[in-house]
Amino acid sequence: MLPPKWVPPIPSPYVHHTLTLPSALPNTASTNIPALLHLSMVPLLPNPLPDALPMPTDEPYTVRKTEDRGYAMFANRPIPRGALIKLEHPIYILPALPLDEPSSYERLGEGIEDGDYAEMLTMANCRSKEECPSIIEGVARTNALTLGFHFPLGADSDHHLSKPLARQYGGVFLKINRCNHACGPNASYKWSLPTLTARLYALRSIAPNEEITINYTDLLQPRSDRLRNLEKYYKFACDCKWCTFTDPEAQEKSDAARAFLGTYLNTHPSYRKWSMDICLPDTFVIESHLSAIQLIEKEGLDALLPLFLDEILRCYAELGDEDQFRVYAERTRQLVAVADPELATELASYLEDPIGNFPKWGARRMFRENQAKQQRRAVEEEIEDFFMDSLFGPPISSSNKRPSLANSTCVSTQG
Ligand SMILES: C[S@@+](CC[C@H](N)C(=O)[O-])C[C@H]1O[C@@H](n2cnc3c(N)ncnc32)[C@H](O)[C@@H]1O
Repeated sequence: MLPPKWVPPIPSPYVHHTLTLPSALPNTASTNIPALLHLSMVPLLPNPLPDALPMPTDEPYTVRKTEDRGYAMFANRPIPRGALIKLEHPIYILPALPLDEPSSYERLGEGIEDGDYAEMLTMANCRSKEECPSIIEGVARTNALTLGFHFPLGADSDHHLSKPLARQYGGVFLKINRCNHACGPNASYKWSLPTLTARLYALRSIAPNEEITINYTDLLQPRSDRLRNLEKYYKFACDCKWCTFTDPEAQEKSDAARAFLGTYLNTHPSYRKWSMDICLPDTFVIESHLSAIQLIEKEGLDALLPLFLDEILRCYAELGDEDQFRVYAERTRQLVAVADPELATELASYLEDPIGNFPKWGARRMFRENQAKQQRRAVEEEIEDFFMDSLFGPPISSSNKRPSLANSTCVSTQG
């Protein structure tokens, strides 16, 4: 009998790394972040690695245990919209794709520093032992925030990277992951690869003792779909105010508003088009966005605001309306300070000197003023023609130019 065919084991495409971030302060330890990465990602990592964050002091939040939703994060003072709430390194990084070898998760766990490991054990883990035998995987599948890595174009030829989810990685964060979910969250986060940090920031003003929440699912889905996904992936029934309307009509309206905003995101009139199309009314984009903003605010979907506020401020700039421009530019600048610092800097320069720094400042207003001048001139010319016709009769031929009204006195006196 032939011996059974020997199949060589497929080697894991992932490699264990320890990202050691040096301390910026003398006599303090460096920070180690264990990571399981595909080889193609190594060139994407910052080189040299950034400094470790210093120990945080006087933070605007407190994490405490609740009766019905495990630990949660609460504001311990007023937090203004757009403000940074927490800046944090992940305690481990791992691929979204499940690993063939469960021992890889354990090895990842071994790299976590002792104090962090103990705190990690208190984090929510909504996966059963059957689903995720490793606690490291269970905690990650309950908590991990998606970390964006931009793979180079050539990476497409890599067989592994062509698999669905192969480009997605997650990071587990001891504090930011204490944020529970709401369907109209008051906070969001932004991952920064160069600093290997996530920044949690306020989407709107947060009052002292208010819970700080983020979003775990697509908020433009109707309530029933949101509830289904949250139950399936995070094992809880959302009881936020957008999921618990007592009036069924209010629930329908909320679902309809979210569906409308989903469509509006892809079809809304845009500042760019408006800026090129002088036939569109001057307030076309502004009025349309202002009605969408009312819905956004009602549904607590503040993460959508900067896109529309930014277009409104640009419209006001082209209309040369400095007061309104300042209102919208300042609001947008605050909102994007953490999420989009480049835009915040651009807006700060416009706010410093709108007329000098905004490239098309007042362009539409000037066009309208010229247009009005030309129209007035045309009307004047028409009146002039009418007046001249009544004095001299219509011109006989095109070459026979009628004297203009400007020298009509002269003509009449000669006559
Ligand atoms: C990322 S963790 C959030 C922090 C968690 N509460 C803890 O104790 O560490 C996600 C888990 O928190 C709980 N959770 C999050 N949002 C919730 C909500 N709105 N209502 C009830 N439980 C929630 C669920 O158990 C979920 O699986």
